[in-house]
Amino acid sequence: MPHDQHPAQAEAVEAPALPAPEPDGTPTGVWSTGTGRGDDGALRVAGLDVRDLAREHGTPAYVVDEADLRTRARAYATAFAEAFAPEAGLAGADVYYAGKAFLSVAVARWVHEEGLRVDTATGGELAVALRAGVPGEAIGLHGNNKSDAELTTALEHGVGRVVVDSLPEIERVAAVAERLGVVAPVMVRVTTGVHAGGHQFIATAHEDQKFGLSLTSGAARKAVDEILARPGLDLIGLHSHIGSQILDLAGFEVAARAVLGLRAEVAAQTGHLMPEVDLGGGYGIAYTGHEGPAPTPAQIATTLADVVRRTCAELGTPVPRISVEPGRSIVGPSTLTLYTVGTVKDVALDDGGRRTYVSVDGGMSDNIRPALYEAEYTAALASRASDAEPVRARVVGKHCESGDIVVHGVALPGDVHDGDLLAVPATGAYGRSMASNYNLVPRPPVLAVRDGAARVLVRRETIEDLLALDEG
Ligand SMILES: Cc1ncc(COP(=O)(O)O)c(C=O)c1O
Ligand SMILES: N[C@@H](CCCC[NH3+])C(=O)O
Repeated sequence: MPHDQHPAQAEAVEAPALPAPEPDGTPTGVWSTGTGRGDDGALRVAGLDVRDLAREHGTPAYVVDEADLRTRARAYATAFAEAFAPEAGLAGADVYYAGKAFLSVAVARWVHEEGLRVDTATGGELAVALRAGVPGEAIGLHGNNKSDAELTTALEHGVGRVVVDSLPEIERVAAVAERLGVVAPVMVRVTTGVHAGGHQFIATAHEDQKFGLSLTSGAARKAVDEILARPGLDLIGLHSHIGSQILDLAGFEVAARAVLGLRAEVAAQTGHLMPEVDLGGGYGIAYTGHEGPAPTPAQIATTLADVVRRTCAELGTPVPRISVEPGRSIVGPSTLTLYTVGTVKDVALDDGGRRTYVSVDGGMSDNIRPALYEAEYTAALASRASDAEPVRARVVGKHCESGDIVVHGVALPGDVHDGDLLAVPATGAYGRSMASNYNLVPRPPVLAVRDGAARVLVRRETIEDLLALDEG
C-alpha cells in the first residue's frame, strides 16, 4: 500500500496509549507489556526510566523488555502444545524461533528456556544458537544458498533438520553427510503459490521468486524423489513459508492443505509417509495500532490444528508432527528504539498545511524497514509528558537520503525539541538484524531490561570498530 493511503501517513496519528492492552492475556499491543509512564510522565520499561537508560548507555539504543519477549515465546510453546496434543487427535508440534528476526546468545537462550527451538538461516545464526547452548537437534537450518561450510557445521552438530531449497542442494547435502559419515535429516521447502505478506519483498511462496521448490511445476516432487533415492538423507518432512507480516490466517490454511496433499501423494506412491510438516512463520504484529488485530498464538495454533486435522482426515493420512517458525511476532513488540531528538524543522506543505520534521540520532541504519518496505511505525515522546498542542510530525534519521524516514506520520507534542527522547515501539524484529553502517554510523546496542535492571546484550559499535576493519 502506498504511504499516502495509510492513515498514519495521511493523518498524523497519536501513538496508542500506554501500556499495551492485553485482551486475552497475550500481549498484542504496539508497546511491550512492561512499558508505561512514570508519575512524572517519562517512559519506563520493565521498571526502568528511559532517561536513566539513555544517560548510561547513550542513544540510539534498542531496548528489549525481556519478560515480554519470554511471555510471547512461552505463549507459542503453550498454545501449540495444547492445540496439537494427542488428545486433540494430533501428533504434537514444535515452535522454532526464527532467529533472522533478531538473534543474540541471550535471546536464543531465553526462547529455548521458554520451550522453543531455533530456526537459523546462516552460519552466523547457527553459531549464535550453538553458543547459547541450544542442542543441535533443536536447531533447523534454512537458506537458498547454503555453503558447504554451513552444511558441515550444521551436520557436525547434529541439527534436527536441513531445509532443502533447490535441486542442486540435494547433492551438496548428501556429499557433506557422506564425508561426515552421518545421515542428514532433511525437509523440502515447497513453494505453494500462496501469495501473502505485507510487501512484495517479504512474500515468499509465489512462483517468481528465489525460495523453495515449486509444487505446480513438479520441482518439489522431483526433490522428494531424489532425496528418497539417497541413503545418506532422511526425508523427515515438507516445509512451507508463505511470507511475513501476515495478519489474515487464510493463506496459511491454503498452503497447509497444499503441502499435506503432496505428503499424502508421496505416501501413496512411494510408501514413505513423512513424519513432519513445517508451516513456516510470518505472523503479523501491530506497528501503529491501525493495521487490524494481530493473530494471537492461541488463534494461530487452533486455526492450524483445525486445518491439519480436517485435511488429513479428508486425505486419509495419519497426521504429521507440525512445526512453525515465528520470528517477528515474538521479538518485534518486545523492543523499542530510543532516540534523542536533534534538529526540529517546520516545513510548509503544498496542501497549505505544515509538517514538523523531527530528526533523531539514528535512522535507516538502525531501521531499514520504512525505506525498504514502506513500513509504518509510530513514536512517542519518551523523556517527559507534554500537553502541548500536537503537530503533524515526521521522524527522520541523520543519513544522507531523503528516504531516511523512521516514522512517516505521527502526532507529536508541538513543543518537541532537541534533547528530548523519542521511543519507537515494535522495532525488535528486523531492526538490529538488518542494521547497517551506512554513512559509517556505528550500530546501536541492544539492551535488555528486566525488573528495573538493564544489561547489554549486544554492545554499541564504536568508530574504532569501524576503523579496525579498514586496512588503510
Ligand atoms: C523460512 C522462514 N521461516 C520463518 C520466517 C520468520 O518469519 P516472521 O519473522 O515473519 O515470523 C521467515 C521470514 O519471513 C522465513 O523466511
Ligand atoms: N525482513 C523482513 C521480513 C522477511 C523475513 C525473512 N523471510 C521484514 O522486515 O519485514
